[in-house]
Amino acid sequence: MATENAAAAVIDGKAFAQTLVTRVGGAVERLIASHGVKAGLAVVIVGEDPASQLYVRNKGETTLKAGMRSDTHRLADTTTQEELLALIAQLNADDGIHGILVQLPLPAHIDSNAVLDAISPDKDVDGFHVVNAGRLAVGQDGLVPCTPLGCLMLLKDQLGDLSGMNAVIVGRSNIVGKPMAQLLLGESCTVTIAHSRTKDLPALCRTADILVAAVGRPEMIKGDWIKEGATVIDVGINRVPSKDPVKAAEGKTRVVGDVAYEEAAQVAGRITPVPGGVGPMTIACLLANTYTAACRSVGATPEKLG
Ligand SMILES: NC(=O)C1=CN([C@@H]2O[C@H](COP(=O)(O)OP(=O)(O)OC[C@H]3O[C@@H](n4cnc5c(N)ncnc54)[C@H](OP(=O)(O)O)[C@@H]3O)[C@@H](O)[C@H]2O)C=CC1
Ligand SMILES: Nc1nc(=O)c2c([nH]1)NC[C@@H]1CN(c3ccc(C(=O)N[C@@H](CCC(=O)O)C(=O)O)cc3)C=[N+]21
Ligand SMILES: [Mg+2]
Repeated sequence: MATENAAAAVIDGKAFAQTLVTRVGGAVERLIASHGVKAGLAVVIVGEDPASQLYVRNKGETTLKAGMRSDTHRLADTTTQEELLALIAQLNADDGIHGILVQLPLPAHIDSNAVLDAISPDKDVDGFHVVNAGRLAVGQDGLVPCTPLGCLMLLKDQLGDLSGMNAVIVGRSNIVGKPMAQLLLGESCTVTIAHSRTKDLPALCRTADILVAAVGRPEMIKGDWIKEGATVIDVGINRVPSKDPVKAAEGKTRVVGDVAYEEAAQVAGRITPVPGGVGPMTIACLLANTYTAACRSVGATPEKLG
């Protein structure tokens, strides 16, 4: 019975991310000393979505903490695609900027793929450009999407060698599910990608030694979908009404993952919490990618950070 098992070990992504940010900061300082180059990140946000504004603020603060240059471009939600493409062209040509991130989602009148593919692949620190997706797929050095990269760092730190493990990823987006699958395949896991058409998802999830949830549905994955002792990585960031009905009525929200944490923690061996799990790793990996891009721009070999 699940209740007889010890609770899962909590994977502290926030602490791991803080350590990584500190390490990036040291490497950034050494790159300034050796090459006179200060790594710089430009974040572009179109529109006023409050959650996006919060992430952008967090990114900016953490970037400065790592001793990097941080520029934020806030554009009105009426910005045209041509105006956005003109800004990207300007950032592509700016020698002081090594990483460009265009916050998603973009307003509906803008073609996201056209915008992402206008970013120079060498400055594409999100790893969303088709060239970087291709490099990851064929095993060439490029820039790897931050969220899956952060998940992989946590998994290797927790489990060491991943080879031969059964990994199930729930979600097939270009920004999380697919690149996560590529990375785990690269670690010689046996990888299965599930999605909304998957049959008997609970039974499939129960085959997983490593279960990555990237669905965008609050607490969808239940405790009895998880194999005893499995490692669970919860990527989901979902805003739901506060538990306190009075606060909920005032519009107060809380953040939950895609996994029903309390019940899952009774069965899993290890599990990431939300908040404090994958989210902070995404930001730390964004800075690591910006550092890597800055090194490559001057032909320096990046220090190993992960
Ligand atoms: N922590 C972090 O740093 C980040 C967190 N996120 C969070 O991760 C989550 C996923 O993000 P993202 O990949 O962009 O999401 P998308 O909406 O792009 O993709 C969701 C995926 O989940 C699948 N899915 C939806 N419903 C079900 C279901 N009932 N059963 C099985 N599969 C289902 C979809 O299947 P189909 O393809 O068939 O529609 C799709 O492949 C979100 O909560 C997001 O907020 C995202 C990025 C960064
Ligand atoms: N071009 C682009 N790149 C992205 O990487 C990108 C994006 N667009 N659009 C939105 C999503 C979401 N995302 C998060 C980053 C950090 C946290 C994070 O730090 N979360 C904290 C706090 C959560 C909270 O309290 O809201 C945590 O989980 O502990 C969450 C989510 C990046 N995204
Ligand atoms: Mg999406």
